[in-house]
Amino acid sequence: MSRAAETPGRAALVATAQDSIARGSKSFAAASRLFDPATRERAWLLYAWCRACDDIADGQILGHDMTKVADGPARIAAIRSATDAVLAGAWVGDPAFDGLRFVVAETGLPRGYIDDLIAGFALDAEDRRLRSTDDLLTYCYHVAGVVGCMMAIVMGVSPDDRDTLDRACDMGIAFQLANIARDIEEDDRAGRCYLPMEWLVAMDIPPGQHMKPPYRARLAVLAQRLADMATAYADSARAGVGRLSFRAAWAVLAAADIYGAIARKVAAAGEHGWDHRVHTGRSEKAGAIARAALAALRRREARPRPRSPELWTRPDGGLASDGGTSGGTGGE
Ligand SMILES: CC(C)=CCC/C(C)=C/CC/C(C)=C/COP(=O)(O)OP(=O)(O)O
Repeated sequence: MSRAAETPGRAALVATAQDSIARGSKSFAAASRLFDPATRERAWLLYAWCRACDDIADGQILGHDMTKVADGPARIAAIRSATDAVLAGAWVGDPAFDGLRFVVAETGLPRGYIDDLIAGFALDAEDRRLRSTDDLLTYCYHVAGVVGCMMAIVMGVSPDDRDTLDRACDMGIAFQLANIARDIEEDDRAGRCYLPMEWLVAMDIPPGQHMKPPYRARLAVLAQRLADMATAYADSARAGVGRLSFRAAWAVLAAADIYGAIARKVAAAGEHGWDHRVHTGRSEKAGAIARAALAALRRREARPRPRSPELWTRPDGGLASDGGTSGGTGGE
């Protein structure tokens, strides 16, 4: 990656980002089409940066064919270095990283969220096992809750609006819990397990054995636990969409319905939840988009309710760090 790369055209970066989301996540690609054009483009650019970081960290191509990488720390260092460069006002010649510079300049996205996400990739690279539910939620924050916060800022939520950002974080956590439930088998093949050790011990599943046939029924119980947690976090997040514009609420609610269906399907399939990779089909997505339109129209009707104190709460994230943006799309 060259530090002296030429100034890229924004439209070309957006086109590459659109391709990244279309190939990386059919669920988020479908939901993102519901945003107004400016928000949609920024969401795609943000997705492309997240996707590129995840691909670099995991040695994958657009989220597929994850392998166990031997040089994890070097990969994280490469992510940090390219990200630092664009935030310091350089172009690095990689559309995913250069695109982040536009997002930061146009939205004022606080640096702390970016660092928190990179710390999430570093957690993965360390390959440390999660012990408790708290460890699981901390991990979910770092790889997804923080993406929810960044998406909220892209949608125009103020970085100072802590309650709305907490709700956005809840949505990211709900998505990640669904993602973990769906990918238990795929992760196991790559030598990874995001089920907390305490959960496995409670179910009497020996370490590393959870995909073995004798434990499948117990694993299904844990998948249901993940799905129930995902529902609780998604419900909390839905209560925050009243503060979004109609189109932003529509996209968020559609994504919640589409991704929520994944967790429910894995849990409902019981021991067969991993026979095929669970997904939400085209007609189901269309149904989710229609339901989300109605729910978005009615988003301000429900009486606001406080966030449950029983839910895990994020650290200060973007507010704890420098709170500012060090990059810009202006001159070099
Ligand atoms: C537009 C945008 C930035 C959306 C992000 C939404 C969000 C808060 C995601 C949280 C992290 C998550 C579960 C990513 C899975 O993405 P993936 O690419 O692996 O998706 P897949 O599960 O559909 O393959």
